[in-house]
Amino acid sequence: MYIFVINSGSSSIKYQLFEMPEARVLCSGLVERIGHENAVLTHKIYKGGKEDILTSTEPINDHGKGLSKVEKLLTDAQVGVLKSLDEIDVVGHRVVHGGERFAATTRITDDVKKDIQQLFPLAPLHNPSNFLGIEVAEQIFSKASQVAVFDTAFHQTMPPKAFRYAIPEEFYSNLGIRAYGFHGTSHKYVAGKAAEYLQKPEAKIITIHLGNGCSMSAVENGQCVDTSMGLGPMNGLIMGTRSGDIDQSVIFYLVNREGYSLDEVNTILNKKSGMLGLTGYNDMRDITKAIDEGNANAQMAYDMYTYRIKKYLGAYIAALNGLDAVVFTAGVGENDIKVRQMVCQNMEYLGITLDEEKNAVRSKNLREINKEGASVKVLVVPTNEELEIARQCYELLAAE
Ligand SMILES: Nc1ncnc2c1ncn2[C@@H]1O[C@H](COP(=O)(O)OP(=O)(O)O)[C@@H](O)[C@H]1O
Ligand SMILES: CC(=O)OP(=O)(O)O
Ligand SMILES: [Mg+2]
Repeated sequence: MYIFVINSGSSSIKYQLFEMPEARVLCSGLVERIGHENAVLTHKIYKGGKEDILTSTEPINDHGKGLSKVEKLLTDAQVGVLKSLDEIDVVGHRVVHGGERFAATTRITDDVKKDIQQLFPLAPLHNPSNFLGIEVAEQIFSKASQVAVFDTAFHQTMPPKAFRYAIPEEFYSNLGIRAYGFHGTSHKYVAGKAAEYLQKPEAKIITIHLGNGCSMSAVENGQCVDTSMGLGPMNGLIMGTRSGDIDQSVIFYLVNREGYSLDEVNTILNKKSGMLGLTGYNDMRDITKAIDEGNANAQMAYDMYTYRIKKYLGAYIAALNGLDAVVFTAGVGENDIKVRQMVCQNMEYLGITLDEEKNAVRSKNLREINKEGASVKVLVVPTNEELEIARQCYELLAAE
């Protein structure tokens, strides 16, 4: 079975083509800077253990144009990996917000699409482009089943004491206002890998996903018991451009006293805050460079970023009543040696230690970086949301 996975972002499309159930990757790629004159398409083909990379820079106006370029590459006479697009059985879509309706992977129908649209206000940076990806894929891959895998689904096991807000009851029962949590596909994947590594399915694990968006989850027995994001993917940890937790009074102050509109405040907190707002950079590599050049602001932002993670670690150890492993994952978590070091500093009393040499090793594999004999394992587990999506699609179709 061929499964094509699409992660459609606001200005990018990431994709991978899998042959399931062996999970062989035939090709993968990324269309970046959609809507710009110099959009970049990077396409990788895997054949006989080797990787070929094609790149092109050209204007790509919208997601439709982006996917039609990818479609041509898939069946190209020279570099194609398929004879016809009809060979693709399933297109698996990452959809960020699934509300309370979607606790599982779901076939996309008109009804499902309507619900995804209704959730636009709750995930304005994500659901609209996920939806666009679905509409475009339905046209291009018209023979395939379209399936949605929701970021929120994994967190639907949280108990009410974790997901409810202390606001009048009717806001939950009438409007569904509660914490949903995001990056669930990643948290599920890395928690599963860690439990497998520990050979302990019931393990108590804290997963720390640090990408552009950042979130943490407390997982026990493969189930999420708490997570740091809420109604939308905006609160909790400090992120690339999002503030994370903030006192609500800040919003009222800016609107009532300083005359900002609510839309402006929304844009500030979603797109102009986090590391970008503090330092002028949202990429951790630029921030590390600035720190090395003696930029005190960048150092303070880095301290804030790691301190916030530490606070959530403490909270989740308390929530789990113990801990078997801490897992770092995604762009920053997998690559930033110093972030891991600062998070784990002075945590020995909770069993969390770091072996500096192991922490400094760069690798694309799962690795253990705690000190020998420590009671808690500290692991770096590369995430693979696309593979997890392909697996879930495969399981859904196999069960039908
Ligand atoms: N070598 C590295 N060192 C530190 N940070 C890195 C490195 N490589 C990538 N990153 C960080 O990872 C982020 C992207 O992470 P990723 O998980 O790909 O995010 P997303 O899927 O949300 O786009 C970048 O913004 C950058 O800050
Ligand atoms: C939900 C979310 O924050 O996703 P991303 O990290 O891809 O922006
Ligand atoms: Mg991501």
